[in-house]
Parts: sequence; structure tokens; C-alpha cells
Amino acid sequence: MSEILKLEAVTKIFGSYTAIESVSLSLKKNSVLGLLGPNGAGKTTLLRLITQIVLPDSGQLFFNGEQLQEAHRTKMGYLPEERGLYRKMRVQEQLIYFAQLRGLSPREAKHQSRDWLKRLEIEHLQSQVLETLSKGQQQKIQFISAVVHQPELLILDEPFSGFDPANAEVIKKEIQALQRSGTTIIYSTHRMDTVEDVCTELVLINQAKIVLQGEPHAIRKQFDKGYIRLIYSGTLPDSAKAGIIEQKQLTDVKASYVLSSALDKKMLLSLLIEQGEVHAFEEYLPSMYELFLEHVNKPMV
Ligand SMILES: Nc1ncnc2c1ncn2[C@@H]1O[C@H](COP(=O)(O)OP(=O)(O)OP(=O)(O)O)[C@@H](O)[C@H]1O
Repeated sequence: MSEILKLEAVTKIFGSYTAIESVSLSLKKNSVLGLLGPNGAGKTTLLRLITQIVLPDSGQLFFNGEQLQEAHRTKMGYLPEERGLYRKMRVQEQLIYFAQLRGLSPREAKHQSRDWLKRLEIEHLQSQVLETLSKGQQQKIQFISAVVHQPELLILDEPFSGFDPANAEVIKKEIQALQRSGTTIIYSTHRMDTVEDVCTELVLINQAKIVLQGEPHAIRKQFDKGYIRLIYSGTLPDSAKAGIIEQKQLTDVKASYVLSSALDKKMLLSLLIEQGEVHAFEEYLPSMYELFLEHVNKPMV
């Protein structure tokens, strides 16, 4: 059984508003799924359906091949968007409490909490009351509370929010390490810069529906228009000028271009080499950011 999670035509309606509409997806064990989408698209609702905080109005969810049920909760870790820790409780007490709640023995709970505090280099905070910690430090504690019981499936809603770039990098590395040790990860994010490094799968949600789905490079390849990226010092030959899609001056002499696929690549390259200095001449795939904008702005049918 290589599938950890499966959704079949899942729909969630709040009053008269459909927040998730007939979403189907299947997730292989050990993958990292990035959930992208504009504000209000339905990402958090989808995560809440998987964690059973809300129940679907129709459709089915399966975990490791079984109908999703209460008992699966201890096999999942959830970092919610609205962080929920006890402000007056001490750090270590709190982590031990959450770990035990998710099925660890007191001894194992203590061991794992200590280990994680050390990994995130905040062991010196273990006896502090949560509310005396900075926002980023509290975020780290919240992250630990989601992973301390070694869940099979880890669900993270905007895991990088509240972190400075250095700590965001620390969290990114931990997510990658968890994947290497066998954890399956789903996370929602607005940070397009991290998705291709971290994710093996991407899902783009817009207006309650999935509009793009697949492996990041494959999604980009699907929308390949055959463009060329050229970084060049010199005067562009006339034949290339006609094919300019995008142009950016980098220095007085050096510029970056996106050129149309209509050009004869071999001939163009030899002309360029003859007349100037070629710094880069490569296949240009649309970025996830461009695809995001394109698909989110398109009216959905
Ligand atoms: N409990 C609820 N009751 C009523 N409407 C809700 C509820 N939860 C979510 N919604 C609505 O469902 C839609 C999707 O919300 P959701 O929080 O899933 O979006 P999101 O993609 O996570 O957005 P963001 O990126 O802004 O966090 C929104 O219009 C929201 O108002």
C-alpha cells in the first residue's frame, strides 16, 4: 500500500457557501504535497477535512486504505494556521502534554520533546512560560508540538509564517529531514520560492476546486511554450529581435531575454556566438509563480 491519503469527490459547504467542491486527490507515502491557492481558495478547509476538524458534506476520505476515522488522529500531526498553545504553560510541560495526548508514553514524550528542542536550538527555553517567548520562538514550539509524536502524516498550514528568513530555512530543512525519515507532508503556503525545493507534488486550488495538480517540473513542462532564456552581451541579431517576449537590461552591455520558439535555435546560437558573448542559452519553462497568476486570474468553468 503506497497511498497514505485519498480523497474522492469531497465537498464541504458552510451555509450556502461551497468552500471545497468535489475535490479528489491521492497522495503517495513519503511525498511532500504543497497546497497553493489565493486567500479564501479553500486550503485551510481542505486541511481541516483531512484532520477531521470539519466533516465533509459529501465524498469520502481514506487513510492508509481505510475510511478516515477518529483513530487516525494520532497518526497525524497538524500545525494549524491559528496557532493554539497554552500561553501560561511552560515549554517542556506543554510539549510533553501534547506528545502524550497523541499516544506517546511519558518517558518517550519527555525524550522526544528534549530532542526536538535541541534540534531547533531552543533547549534553553524549556522551562520558560510560553507567553514570555518571542513570536518566532513560539512558532518553533508549535512546530515541535505537531511533530513530537512522529506522525506518519504531517499537515502544516503556512509553516513559515512568523519566521525570519534564517529560521524559515531551519524549518524548511526540518521538513526535508522528516520526509527523508519517511514522513508524508502536506503543507499550504503562499511562498512560491520554497515549493519547488521542497515539494514532490503540487496542488493549486482556486475557488474551492483543484485547477492544477502534479509534480512541479511536470506542471511547468505541461505549459512549456518552447521559449528560450538568453543572457547575452552584445547587439541582438535582427532575426532574434522579432522573437523577444521579455527583455531586462542587467548591465550596460548585458541583458536577459525570453525569446519565442519560432526561432531556429541552432542558427540563432551560432549567430549570437559570432556577434557577442553568450552567458546563458537554455530552455525556459514558466515559473510556478507565473502559472499561479495565470490560473488564478482565469475565470474557472
Ligand atoms: N467555519 C466556517 N464557516 C463559514 N465559512 C467558512 C468557514 N471556514 C471557512 N469558510 C469560508 O470558506 C472559504 C475558504 O476558506 P479557507 O480558510 O479554507 O481558505 P484558505 O485558502 O485557507 O485562505 P487563506 O489563504 O486566506 O488562509 C472562505 O470564503 C471562508 O470564509
